[in-house]
Amino acid sequence: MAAETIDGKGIAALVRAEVGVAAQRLTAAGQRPGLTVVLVGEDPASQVYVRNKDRAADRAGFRVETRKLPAQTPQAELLALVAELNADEAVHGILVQLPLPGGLDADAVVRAIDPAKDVDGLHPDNVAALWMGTPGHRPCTPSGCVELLDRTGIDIAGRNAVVIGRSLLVGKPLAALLLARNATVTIAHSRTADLAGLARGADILVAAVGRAELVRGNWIKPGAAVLDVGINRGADGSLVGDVAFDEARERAAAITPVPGGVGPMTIAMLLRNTAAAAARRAGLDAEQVFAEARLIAAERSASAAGSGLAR
Ligand SMILES: Nc1nc(=O)c2c([nH]1)NC[C@@H]1CN(c3ccc(C(=O)N[C@@H](CCC(=O)O)C(=O)O)cc3)C=[N+]21
Repeated sequence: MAAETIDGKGIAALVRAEVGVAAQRLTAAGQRPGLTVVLVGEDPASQVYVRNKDRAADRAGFRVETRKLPAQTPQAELLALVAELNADEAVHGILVQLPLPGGLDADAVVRAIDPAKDVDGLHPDNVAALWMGTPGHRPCTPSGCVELLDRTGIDIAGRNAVVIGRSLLVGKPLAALLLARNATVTIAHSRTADLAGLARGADILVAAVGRAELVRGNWIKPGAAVLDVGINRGADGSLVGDVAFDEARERAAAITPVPGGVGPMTIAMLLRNTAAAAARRAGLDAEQVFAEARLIAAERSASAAGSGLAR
């Protein structure tokens, strides 16, 4: 039996609709969520991605701006921009698109961001909060992965999770999130011995290495959930994940496609982190704001379906 394809695009749209409801409430409370994206240089892939973020934030009712700087921007100038955004009351979230062009110190830039505005969850204070289990911004792609599992009804507690990839942006924080949800977590990487054998023990298998179709069908434990974080561009311009999808879906119970899987969730969770920052500024409990927004969004979509609007 072929796996269920996890509809990341659809689930991301749901999350964005909920965040949109929260944004209305926050705007009424005087804290319209504001997101500033900083894009240094001309990387074409980054430009597409930044445009998608802009549009999603705009549709959710956020104030959003992209600050574009030339690739030759000096470090001091970038740090000065971050300081300006830290001080700007209208800005709740700051995202500096990575990687930065050569010559710029990304680590120093991320450290300069006010942790409360670090909606990427990459500031050392937020990394520490993640591993300590205290409040803070969680990185967007990993929290999007957990959200996909939750909204697909896939249990995490007590299950074996194997995360292939150990980046600061995805692999390590995702391992921490799955551990916090009581999975038994293994982080695998390029030096792991018998990667295929290890993967075959995974109830939840995550591929986040950026190598097209590294994970083959016979690496999949029958009935496993497979999350494909890879976005690799083929020679013909098409997108390919880190998982050989057609093979894997013959054994998995559920699997994310590329595109339309984890990618759209990254943007949805970025909006959610930004709205959470705005909620905190308004003196509100972000989790409560989202819980209420979720109910309202569900009512709205039910009544839209009832009146035929959804069709
Ligand atoms: N500070 C920082 N934070 C990031 O989160 C960050 C970053 N820098 N630099 C680049 C990577 C990449 N990334 C993606 C997010 C969404 C899609 C996405 O929406 N993908 C869609 C469409 C893909 C397409 O058509 O190109 C999909 O998979 O279906 C892709 C890639 C966030 N990143």
